Amino acid sequence: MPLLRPYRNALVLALALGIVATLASALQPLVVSSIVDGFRGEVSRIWIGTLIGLLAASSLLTGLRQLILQRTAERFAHETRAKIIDHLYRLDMAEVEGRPRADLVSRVTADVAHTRAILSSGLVEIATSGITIAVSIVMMGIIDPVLLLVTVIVVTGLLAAVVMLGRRTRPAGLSMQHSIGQLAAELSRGLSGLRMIRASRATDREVASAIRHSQDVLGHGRIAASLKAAIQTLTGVAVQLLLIVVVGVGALRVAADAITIGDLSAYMMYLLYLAAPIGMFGSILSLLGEAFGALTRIQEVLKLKTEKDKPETGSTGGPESSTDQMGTAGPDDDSTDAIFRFEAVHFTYPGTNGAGKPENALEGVDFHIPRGATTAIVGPSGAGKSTIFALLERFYEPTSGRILFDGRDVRTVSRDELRSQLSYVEQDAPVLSGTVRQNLTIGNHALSDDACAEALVRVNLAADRDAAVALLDRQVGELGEQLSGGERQRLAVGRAFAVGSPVLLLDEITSNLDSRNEEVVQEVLNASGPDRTIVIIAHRLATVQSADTIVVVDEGHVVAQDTHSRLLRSSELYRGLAERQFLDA
Ligand SMILES: Nc1ncnc2c1ncn2[C@@H]1O[C@H](COP(=O)(O)OP(=O)(O)OP(=O)(O)O)[C@@H](O)[C@H]1O
Repeated sequence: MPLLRPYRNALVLALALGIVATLASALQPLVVSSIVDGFRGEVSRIWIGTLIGLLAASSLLTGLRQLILQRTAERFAHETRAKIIDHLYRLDMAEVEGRPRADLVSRVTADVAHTRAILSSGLVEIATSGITIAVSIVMMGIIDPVLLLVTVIVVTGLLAAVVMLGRRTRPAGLSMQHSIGQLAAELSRGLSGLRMIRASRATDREVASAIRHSQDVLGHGRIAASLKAAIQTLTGVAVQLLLIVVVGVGALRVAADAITIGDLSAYMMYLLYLAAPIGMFGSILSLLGEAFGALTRIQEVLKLKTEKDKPETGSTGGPESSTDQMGTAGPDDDSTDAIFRFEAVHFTYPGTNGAGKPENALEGVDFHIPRGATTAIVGPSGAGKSTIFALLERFYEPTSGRILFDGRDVRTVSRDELRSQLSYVEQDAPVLSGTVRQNLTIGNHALSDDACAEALVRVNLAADRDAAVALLDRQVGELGEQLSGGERQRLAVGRAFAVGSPVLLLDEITSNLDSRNEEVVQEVLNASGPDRTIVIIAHRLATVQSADTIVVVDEGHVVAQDTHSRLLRSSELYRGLAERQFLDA
């Protein structure tokens, strides 16, 4: 009901039109009865005119009601889609990760399409049908209570059977929507890894697996189809049976002079009015079953947590309470001028407890990122380096401890403000499908072609301005697959340059380290100055050596923070990394 509230005006209007149309229809049998009983070789023109008028009015109003309902259903579908889309893009990272994206997509597309039935052929239709049934029953009762009693007994028995079957359509509809969502997820998984699947000679297996999902849809579809067929057959038989019984009993009543032929004609017309909604009842119920099944899936998504962007005021460790036990933070007493400071930060990815992995991705992490300098983060694979970036961007919140930005607890800064200060260049697929220009201007649509071209030249994607402008309309393919790994990352660095945020977070690419990519990293490092802070997850010795400070991470701990030469002396782990792990060491 809350879902339908915004459409109540249209629904009430449709209902009102339905009622008037029903009344216009309900009068027609009375006119027909008068014509039949009063027939003396000639038919009165007034009665004929009245009949035509009633017929035209009821048809016109019914058409208008349908138009309003169908258009309202489309509006409902669009607004529901808009609501889910808005919700999906703002979902908490923990809710998105680990959930098949294609299933989420199918909730916006297929499920919403099914819910239209709630408005177009559902509730108002049921209400008007109810009114038609009620009016018909009253009129039939006035004409002949005995015939009505016979009718009611037959109809009640059959309706009870239809409702019992109808109850099972909602779970059947829900299972079918779920299996369609799973099929979509399976296809998206396969199609996004097509190269790997072919290279692994797994095409046949993957095709078979996707077809198995399609068979699941078939299985659930068959159950829904059987229910639909059973309901429709039952209602069809019901209507025929009803007609036979009423004609039989009616003929006896006419023979016994209890009613006239005109009465029987009118009664039969009311019976047909009654039969039409009863006949439709079955298909409306199965449509509604699917629609409410789809609605359940939509509501599941709408209940998922989103990223709230309200800064928390007065949270523990906020600016007011920042004279903490460690004595490190606070806007006024920060002697190192750290733009970011991690204080005793613990972090566990949601849902990873007891999953066989180390529980904490970060454990009691303390370090700082100096303003206007370059900080390199180094450590073995899985140490927690990317997790540090995820926390800097506030994709996740620390499980305990705090992160200070400019001396303020990040929880007291809105995500929007925080992210406006950061440019994040990820290692993998940092490019979206579309043109080069769309990728460069994603953070700032007002960016001029000149600014875009300059950024492209700076990251070595074009030799000069003209070549760069020509490149702006090039399509990069789904997730930038028409670019090489190195080109993808250079484009992402170009985006960061074009936007010009004060802090650049760069996860250095480990592959495609040709000289052009290395020059770009060097260019990034040179960009560090009093106004630009660079944090780089570094995999090459040259990058590390150019950094002002190096943070060494191991198994979720920050084990040291110092300069290259001092770390070589003081940190065994760092010495080992320098000797064995840096790509160009
Ligand atoms: N989204 C996630 N959900 C659950 N666990 C995760 C997630 N991302 C990373 N982890 C786990 O957290 C730990 C730290 O991962 P992280 O990506 O920060 O490592 P890393 O140092 O960046 O590694 P690499 O150099 O290989 O990229 C790992 O054990 C990893 O399996």
